[in-house]
Amino acid sequence: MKDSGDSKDQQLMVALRVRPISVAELEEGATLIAHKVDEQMVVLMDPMEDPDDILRAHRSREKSYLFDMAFDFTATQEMVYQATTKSLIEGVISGYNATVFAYGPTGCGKTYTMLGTDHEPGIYVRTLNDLFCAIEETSSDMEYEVSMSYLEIYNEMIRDLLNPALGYLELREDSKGVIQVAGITEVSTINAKEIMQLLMKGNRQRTQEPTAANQTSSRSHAVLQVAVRQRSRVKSVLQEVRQGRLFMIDLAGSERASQTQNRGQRMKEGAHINRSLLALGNCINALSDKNSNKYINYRDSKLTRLLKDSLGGNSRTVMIAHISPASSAFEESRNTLTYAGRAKNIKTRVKQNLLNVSYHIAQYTSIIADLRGEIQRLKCKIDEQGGRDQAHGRLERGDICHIQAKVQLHSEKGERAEMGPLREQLISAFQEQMDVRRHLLELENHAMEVQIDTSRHLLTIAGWEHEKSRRALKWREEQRKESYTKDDSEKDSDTGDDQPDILEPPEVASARESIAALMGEQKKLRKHKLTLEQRCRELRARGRRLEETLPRRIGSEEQREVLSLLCRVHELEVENTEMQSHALLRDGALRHRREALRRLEQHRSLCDEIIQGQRQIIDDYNLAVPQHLEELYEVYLREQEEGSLERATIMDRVASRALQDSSLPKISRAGTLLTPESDPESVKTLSSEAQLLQSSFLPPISTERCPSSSANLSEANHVLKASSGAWQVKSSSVPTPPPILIGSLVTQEVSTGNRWPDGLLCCRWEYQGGHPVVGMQPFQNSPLGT
Ligand SMILES: Nc1ncnc2c1ncn2[C@@H]1O[C@H](COP(=O)(O)OP(=O)(O)OP(=O)(O)O)[C@@H](O)[C@H]1O
Repeated sequence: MKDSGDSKDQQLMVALRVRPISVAELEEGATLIAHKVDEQMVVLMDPMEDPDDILRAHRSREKSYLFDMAFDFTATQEMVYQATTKSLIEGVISGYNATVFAYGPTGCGKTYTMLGTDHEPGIYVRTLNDLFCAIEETSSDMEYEVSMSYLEIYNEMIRDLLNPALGYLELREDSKGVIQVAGITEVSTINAKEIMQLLMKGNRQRTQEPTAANQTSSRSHAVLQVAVRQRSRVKSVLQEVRQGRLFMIDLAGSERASQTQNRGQRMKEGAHINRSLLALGNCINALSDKNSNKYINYRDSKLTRLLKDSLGGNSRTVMIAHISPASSAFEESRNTLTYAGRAKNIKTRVKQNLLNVSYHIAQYTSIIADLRGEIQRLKCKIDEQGGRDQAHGRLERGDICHIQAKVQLHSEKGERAEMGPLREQLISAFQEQMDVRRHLLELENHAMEVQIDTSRHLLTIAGWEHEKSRRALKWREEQRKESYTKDDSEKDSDTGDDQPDILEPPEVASARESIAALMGEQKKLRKHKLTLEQRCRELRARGRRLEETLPRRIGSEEQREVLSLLCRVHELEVENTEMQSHALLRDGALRHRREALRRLEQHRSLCDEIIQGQRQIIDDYNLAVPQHLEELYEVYLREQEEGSLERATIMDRVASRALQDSSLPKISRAGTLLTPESDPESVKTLSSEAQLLQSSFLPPISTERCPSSSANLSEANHVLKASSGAWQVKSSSVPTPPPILIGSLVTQEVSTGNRWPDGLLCCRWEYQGGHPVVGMQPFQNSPLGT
């Protein structure tokens, strides 16, 4: 069971890159039909539509497509990397999964974006470089294990690009539903240079052939996977292990076979590539259909099985779609744009790969109880020792010779020298015992996940069995009704049809398969657990034996010292465990609150959408609205404009982040706690949110109608400055999107050099200590327009 503590819905981020037009395309006489309009929008013109065609005059030759970001030929590799992928790295290190995939027709620049060239390296190299830098920066406090694998899916078969001699490999789903490639070579290194060499070597193994569209066309989907395991260097009972996976995928071209004039082998490849891409398309369609509860069939192709987590599961995912700007590529570009546009609706549920809080806490409690028992026992032993010494003392008091002998004995160097290693042995036996316990703890968590998964699958099957019997009952009922209505002769001729077979849904079949695998896993875990328990018992016995030897080997004073020391080690371990378990509890409560808040926010935006939609209908049809509703709507608008809810949410976020930072103490290597103030990341987030909070308190101060002649932004700004305050805003006329959005909208207008058409309302906001922000809104809804 992976905890959904930081789990949140995350929209698939879709970027579009339009590559430069190629010489070959220019030679063919192709023209430019794809343009980047602004940071997010791309326009595609249909080269076939005749602008003079009067019948089609109402139809636009252009279609615009909006993405999270858009790049054209001016974008450098660094710009694309920075905007799409760089932000994923921090997440991967902290235990989140992430995926970046390049999609698009052949020859449109997927490999260029992902792998790049020696001089212009792509996303692979830049990501790995930054990943290792980030690891390096925190390596004094954290231990990392990084492993990497590189594979290709060619003709629905998986090949290890780091060791092609292994032949074809199979995909397996482990007990947690994570897809693994059985037997793949995993390279463990944190040296970016080494990895790059491997990558280059691997890439040379990739199936490449010239097609009509690309001289070095990659005929396979290449998948680079980097897994990062992070754990604190400070050994403690609960040592949290975070595991993040990063997939970087260079898909094969999405062209149709006819497009590339492929024949024979190429044609067969095309079919396979398209099978994967078709399956990917189907998944994207099903996932992006907001109203559908459709079963998402990842099993249709190797690619979709491998991408299961990235598309619908636990991953932050970025899709970089590629198109050519040439008129000859119109059809492919349009398909790609539509496809990528649809992908924007996909939401993935991102979770940090940490173990569940409540279960953890229960286990800590049991460890704490055990440790306390142990401390009690040690203390009794110390007391016992003290008592024995006193008794000894009484007996020995008169025996001067004996005391002298003892002093002599104590002062002998040998005894002190013997105590050191003994003390070490005792503490290391204890540490080893704690290590094994920690392993046991992880194992039990895992076993519980397996059990929960099994129950989940069993429930799916039980649900299906129930549904089957319900259908059977209904069928029998219908049969009975039918037989009442038939006359006797018909009844005689009845053949007594059996109920038609009901086809088992794929998710039930997959649940049955998974249960079989999970049972095997459970058996393995039980065996492993027995071994660990046995080891734990042995270590405990060893510790006891060491304690027993104390009296024989060293004097009682030293013995007490060692026992007290051991006691102290146990006590510290208890304190540590308690502290972490409290922190986890608080963190758990915070997460629940955040989840509730997230749902409320979602609900609120749904309500806003409904209210605004209904208002539109009221306005459009001039419907009469009861007075009290009108008043309520005014209140609603006022709240929206004042942004009080917005502020409350931000404030809560700031407060809960501060609480969260103080609830999970980060223990540095030196053992000191890092407070939020000393944690630069928290400070950065807190201050940016505080800034946002500050800016959201200040209402817009003036709006101005644009000059009716065309004007660009700086002219408008000038006019605004000159006439600042000339128009006092009526609250309902002010556009409500957050200032940042407004700002970026303006930037878009400027970047395209568009002129403002008459009838746009231009608004300018000024914030304390901030920059003025200018925005536009259609004029007709504004009271200022009249
Ligand atoms: N943004 C870009 N800037 C400069 N050259 C580019 C760019 N994008 C692609 N190219 C060039 O276009 C050609 C085709 O690109 P690339 O091989 O990356 O396409 P692809 O989509 O991976 O094709 P395939 O699916 O056939 O493998 C290459 O010569 C590449 O260098």
